Amino acid sequence: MRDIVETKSGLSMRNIVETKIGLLKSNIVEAKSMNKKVALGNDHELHILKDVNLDIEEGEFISVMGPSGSGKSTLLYNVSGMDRFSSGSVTFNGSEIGSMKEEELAQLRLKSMGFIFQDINLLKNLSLIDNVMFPALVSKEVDKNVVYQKAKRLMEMMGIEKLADNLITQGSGGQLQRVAICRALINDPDILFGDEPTGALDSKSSADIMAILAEINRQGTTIMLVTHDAKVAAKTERVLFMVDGKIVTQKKMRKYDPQLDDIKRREENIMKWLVENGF
Ligand SMILES: Nc1ncnc2c1ncn2[C@@H]1O[C@H](COP(=O)(O)OP(=O)(O)OP(=O)(O)O)[C@@H](O)[C@H]1O
Repeated sequence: MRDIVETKSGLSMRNIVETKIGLLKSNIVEAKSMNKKVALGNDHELHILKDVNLDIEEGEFISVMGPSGSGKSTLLYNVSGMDRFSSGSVTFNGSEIGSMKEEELAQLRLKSMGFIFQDINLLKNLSLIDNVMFPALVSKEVDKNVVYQKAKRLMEMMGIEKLADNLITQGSGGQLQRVAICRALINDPDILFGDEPTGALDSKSSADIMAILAEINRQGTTIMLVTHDAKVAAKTERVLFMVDGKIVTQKKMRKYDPQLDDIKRREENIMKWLVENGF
């Protein structure tokens, strides 16, 4: 059902009422007819995303799967304002990001979004805790000591507090990805975007990182991940399947609960579904 009354923030009265009474949550991201084309020279262009529609509900944990080159990363970069889509609309918490100037978009990404990547991208001249603090210190109004205490708390939560003063050369891949998660959470984002965040990790570290992400999601942060790994997707609650620039189908599951759910079974179900969809 479409919303009827729009408020200044872009949230409808219907959405607000439903959020308050806990029946329905509002959408944090709404992409409508989004296209991404890139010029290849010689008057050729590549049409990467084709009329994509996607709503991401507040608190959801979504994964994106599909063959290599199907547009998964491009989708993530375009709904998160890391890249500019060519046509269509993407709103973030009700605000259209397509019409935002670079500076406004940069502030939105900094304050409301967290990012984690396969290439962990920590700054090599800073200690690990300084890396975690960095996105908060970009804003000059913050109290450095408050940020330091918060970074320490986050590192404690991830079990890496002892590494706070280390450099990146003194941490394993799994430990450094935990640092990157702390960095992504330092500004209390509404949503965490991950492009293959476990792609370079061994299976034990990957499972640990996914347990951390599932817990962060249970505590309320919306998460969207691109992954090739059904084990990773098994910990999410909605899997989008992309082919040739389109979301062709999706699988909804209940939110993963380590006490109740058999992760092996969820993974097998996803594998079966992928095979049914020709993957
Ligand atoms: N800026 C660009 N210029 C030219 N081609 C691009 C650009 N960005 C993406 N592509 C192409 O668009 C297609 C989709 O890329 P994308 O990285 O989104 O796919 P993917 O599904 O994430 O792939 P993978 O699983 O291999 O990471 C690929 O063919 C890629 O080479």
